[in-house]
Amino acid sequence: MGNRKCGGCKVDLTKEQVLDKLKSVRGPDLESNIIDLGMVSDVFIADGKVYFSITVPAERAKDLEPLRQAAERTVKELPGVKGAMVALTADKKAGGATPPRPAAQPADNHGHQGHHHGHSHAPPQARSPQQAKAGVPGIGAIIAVASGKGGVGKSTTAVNLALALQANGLRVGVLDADIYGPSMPRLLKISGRPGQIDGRIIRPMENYGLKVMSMGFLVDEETAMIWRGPMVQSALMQMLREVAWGELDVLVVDMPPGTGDAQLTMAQQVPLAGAVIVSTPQDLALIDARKGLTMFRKVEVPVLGIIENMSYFIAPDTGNRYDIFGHGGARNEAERIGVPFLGEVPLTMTIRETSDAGTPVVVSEPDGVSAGIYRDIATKVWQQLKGTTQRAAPAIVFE
Ligand SMILES: Nc1ncnc2c1ncn2[C@@H]1O[C@H](COP(=O)(O)OP(=O)(O)OP(=O)(O)O)[C@@H](O)[C@H]1O
Repeated sequence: MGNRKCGGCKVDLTKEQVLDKLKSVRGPDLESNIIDLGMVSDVFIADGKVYFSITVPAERAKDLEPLRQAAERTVKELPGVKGAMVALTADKKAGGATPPRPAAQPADNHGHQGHHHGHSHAPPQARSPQQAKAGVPGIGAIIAVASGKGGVGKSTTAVNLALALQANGLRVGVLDADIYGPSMPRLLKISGRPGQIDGRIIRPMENYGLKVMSMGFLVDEETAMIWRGPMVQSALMQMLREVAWGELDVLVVDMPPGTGDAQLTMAQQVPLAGAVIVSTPQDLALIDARKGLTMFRKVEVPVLGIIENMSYFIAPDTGNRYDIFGHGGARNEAERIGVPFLGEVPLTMTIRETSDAGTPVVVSEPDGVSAGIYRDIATKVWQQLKGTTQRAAPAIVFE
């Protein structure tokens, strides 16, 4: 099969073609193929790119990397396939079909990993933790901006922090890891598709001097919504490692909101030098922020500090400040648990409007109060980073 004609047109590749092609890939027992062994998950095709996972016995995941590569190579032989992302899913059930998973679930069985800090079980892509966490050449430090729950202004904070780090003289990139709800195309007013170098390495998009990569540039949101854990992980790893980031001092990763398994897996797989937690002052958000701290501790990523967003309100007409949210909660919490407090960002119309217009306040009003606050926060983040040895420090750095 695979003989569908497509004279330079949009590819109309079908799942059936892919599945059929995959019958030529032999399973680990060499007796049968991976389709008949029921090892291949649902196949998703978007824009000529093919995504699926192969379920392998957990204890053999490490050895089966060649199988993953063979499957990827084989699919790429199909006419019209622009790329393939195949992930290995470690499963206790050897050779069984991939069980359906809800969209935001992780690829692997890291319910176990959590207890062992990810050192003893095979991660989803069959890399050893050390390999998976190997740094990205050219990038000095990768930091995560995370929040315990959605809507606290994490993405707004991430983008302004990135721009503020840049304003402080650093070379900065942004990786939007929120695959189900990417914000960076909108926040940085970037549209279009990234180009490729040698048909493989993706050229990052750029605006305001930042190099930016987001799933929003590659697929539409509806497509991403149906992805399962393994595909999300593969996509993230590709955006991290197969992008021509060049030389960067810092790569800011805008994490998906929340502290579920998907976030934990990401925190584990991305070689993070540290994490910044964004919280609003409300009690509820602080409880969630605490979950964020716990998550990074679990994977031994140093928490660089907490930022309180929407900390107080500045009335647009008078410029008066109102502490309507019981501000200061994050500072107290940070002190209580011995995590640096990085600063308070007010709730202002300017931050909201500039964010929503794709002209973040740090670049559109660099002399304003808010931009100054973000730059101070960026300075503190950088200081914390410098005091933290990548991956080697304890989870929390005490003075
Ligand atoms: N300090 C602020 N002042 C005013 N508005 C803000 C501030 N921070 C964020 N916002 C606004 O709050 C909304 C949510 O922000 P944002 O999208 O950054 O949150 P998020 O936590 O990343 O959300 P999600 O979890 O849905 O990705 C946006 O409209 C944004 O403009």
